[in-house]
Amino acid sequence: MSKSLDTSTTEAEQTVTEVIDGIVETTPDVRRAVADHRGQSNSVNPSGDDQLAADLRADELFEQRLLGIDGVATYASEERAEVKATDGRLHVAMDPLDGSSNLEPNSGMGTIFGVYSERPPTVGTNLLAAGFVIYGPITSMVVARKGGVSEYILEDGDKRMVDDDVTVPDDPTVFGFGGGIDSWTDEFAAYAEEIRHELKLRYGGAMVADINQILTYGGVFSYPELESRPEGKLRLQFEGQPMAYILESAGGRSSNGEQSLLEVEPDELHERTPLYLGNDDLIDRLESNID
Ligand SMILES: O=P(O)(O)OC[C@H]1O[C@](O)(COP(=O)(O)O)[C@@H](O)[C@@H]1O
Ligand SMILES: [Mg+2]
Ligand SMILES: [Mg+2]
Repeated sequence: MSKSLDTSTTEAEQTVTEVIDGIVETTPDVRRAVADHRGQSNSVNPSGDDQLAADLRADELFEQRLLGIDGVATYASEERAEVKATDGRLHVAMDPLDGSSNLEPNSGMGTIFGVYSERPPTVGTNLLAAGFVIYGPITSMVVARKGGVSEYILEDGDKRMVDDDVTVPDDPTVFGFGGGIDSWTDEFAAYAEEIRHELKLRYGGAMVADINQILTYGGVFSYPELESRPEGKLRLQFEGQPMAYILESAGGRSSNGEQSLLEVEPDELHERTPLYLGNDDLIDRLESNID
């Protein structure tokens, strides 16, 4: 490797570290914002979903913190139409508050992020790191980077490693499928019927928490294509790709029904995708079932 390439790789790694630390430092403010902004904002995001005041505040907090990092060139999020740009080399894409419909019943919610070498919309193979935060009984964070996955406990804006080798367990036990049985295609319904006899249901309405169930117990999470909505619900750039990067780094698989979510070329920043994540064999079976 040439010296200049070596230097730029080191700089990129330094920026990734600063982004992760910046997110960690912002989480106490996001937790406060969630408590203080439980109402609707009377606006919709670029995907057409109603925005809570907390969605907007979390987005603003992360944008301010992360665009302040020298190496960060752009900030994109589920809650804003355009990519916001400044000087720098790397690109951050976020779902600032995932599972925000869980705010009213005070259930699990989180934050999802990806750090890319190219400006979004871009393919997931350009991810350098990805992770999520869960604002649960404790605040925890999972980060995938350099081929490995680690879990941290966050307290007062600091992180403490609790597991430096998170892997999807070989013997899966749980599943969670969104969308509702009556909206599923016949092919997906047939797959779900098999799975429900093999695994137990864990579906909480926040992807962060449902994916963490898969990392903890093994299994399969899906928000599938629906009869009325073949594109599914979840966003490729902000939810699908980062979670695919995490699951694949932890030894599992991701799919849009045909190929890894990391290989899907987005046409637009806010495009949606059917999404299937979990143990290899469960995703292999899904792909052959819905073929
Ligand atoms: O309410 P539904 O249809 O089960 O949808 C739940 C899914 O929608 C989401 O809440 C969408 O994310 P946002 O809250 O970021 O819009 C996912 O976290 C979750 O998996
Ligand atoms: Mg989300
Ligand atoms: Mg969101």
